[in-house]
Amino acid sequence: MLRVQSSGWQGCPVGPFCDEMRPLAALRNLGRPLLVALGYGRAEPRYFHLQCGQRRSGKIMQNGSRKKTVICIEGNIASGKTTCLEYFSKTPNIEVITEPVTQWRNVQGHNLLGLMYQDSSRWGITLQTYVQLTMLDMHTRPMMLPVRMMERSILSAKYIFVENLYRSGKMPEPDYVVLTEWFDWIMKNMTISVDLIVYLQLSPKTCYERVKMRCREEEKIIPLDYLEAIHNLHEEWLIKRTRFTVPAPVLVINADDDLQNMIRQYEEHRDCILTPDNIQRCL
Ligand SMILES: Nc1ncnc2c1ncn2[C@@H]1O[C@H](COP(=O)(O)OP(=O)(O)O)[C@@H](O)[C@H]1O
Ligand SMILES: Cc1cn([C@H]2C[C@H](O)[C@@H](COP(=O)(O)O)O2)c(=O)[nH]c1=O
Repeated sequence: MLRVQSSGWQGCPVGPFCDEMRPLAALRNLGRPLLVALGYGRAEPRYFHLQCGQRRSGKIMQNGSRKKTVICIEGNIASGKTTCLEYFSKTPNIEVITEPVTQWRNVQGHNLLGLMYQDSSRWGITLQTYVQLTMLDMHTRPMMLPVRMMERSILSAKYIFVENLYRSGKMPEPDYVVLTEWFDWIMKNMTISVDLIVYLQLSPKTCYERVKMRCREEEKIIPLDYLEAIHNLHEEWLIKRTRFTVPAPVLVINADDDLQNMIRQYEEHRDCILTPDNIQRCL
């Protein structure tokens, strides 16, 4: 079963970034002479330039290059996002960016994901600060191919996971406010381009079974009610639209299906997924 939700969204600008603007590249620059890192001699520090190149305006951009498309695959933990990305990665001209879970598990020897699951009140803010940075890095990576498929986004990290920590009393208000101010600054000053959200919708119970089956060490202690809370926030964001902005049309796919049926659904809707301009026809 597949549904498309229209967002009334009108499209948003996109532009490849200068490498110096990308957050992790910027951090790497910190090791270089200060004048280089701060863009000495320019009107503004380089990191604060909004974009360095094109803006999208229709199918052909002003500089004559083809419009590029960004698709974010959203869904609960173990909903099948990586499996979906793996499937589409076989399609020519698509670049796939998986969630940087490996980085979250090893930041200079520290497993932030593991720490968060052990003590979310203490480490939730630490993980989410790093998730926000790595997600920003994903969004601002220069696009090499016409279509990019990404696992989750900076938006779901904030609207789902940060929100859940805060609402469940695990993130103190001062931490939440600071992270929110960072997030708002990024959304206002950086170009975060999303053309389509594919929402893998499924019951928290199925997620629970898949989490157990996948057996990721850090996630062994995840209870069903955590997956229910994460599910409800996805529904609030992408279906009920009661709180947060939805930046693109949403294609809802029933991900409770077995693998064979998932592939059938992906094939049935390949055109809608890979060419978001076609999404209107799927409405
Ligand atoms: N449709 C499906 N039916 C049964 N198992 C699935 C299905 N899709 C994924 N899985 C399995 O569930 C687990 C989680 O899938 P994964 O793609 O890693 O989810 P996510 O990236 O959303 O966390 C993996 O063990 C995967 O093999
Ligand atoms: C984005 C994000 C993720 N996490 C956690 C949730 C899961 O344990 C992993 C991601 O794995 P998935 O199988 O791809 O869902 O990371 C988090 O705690 N905070 C976040 O913002």
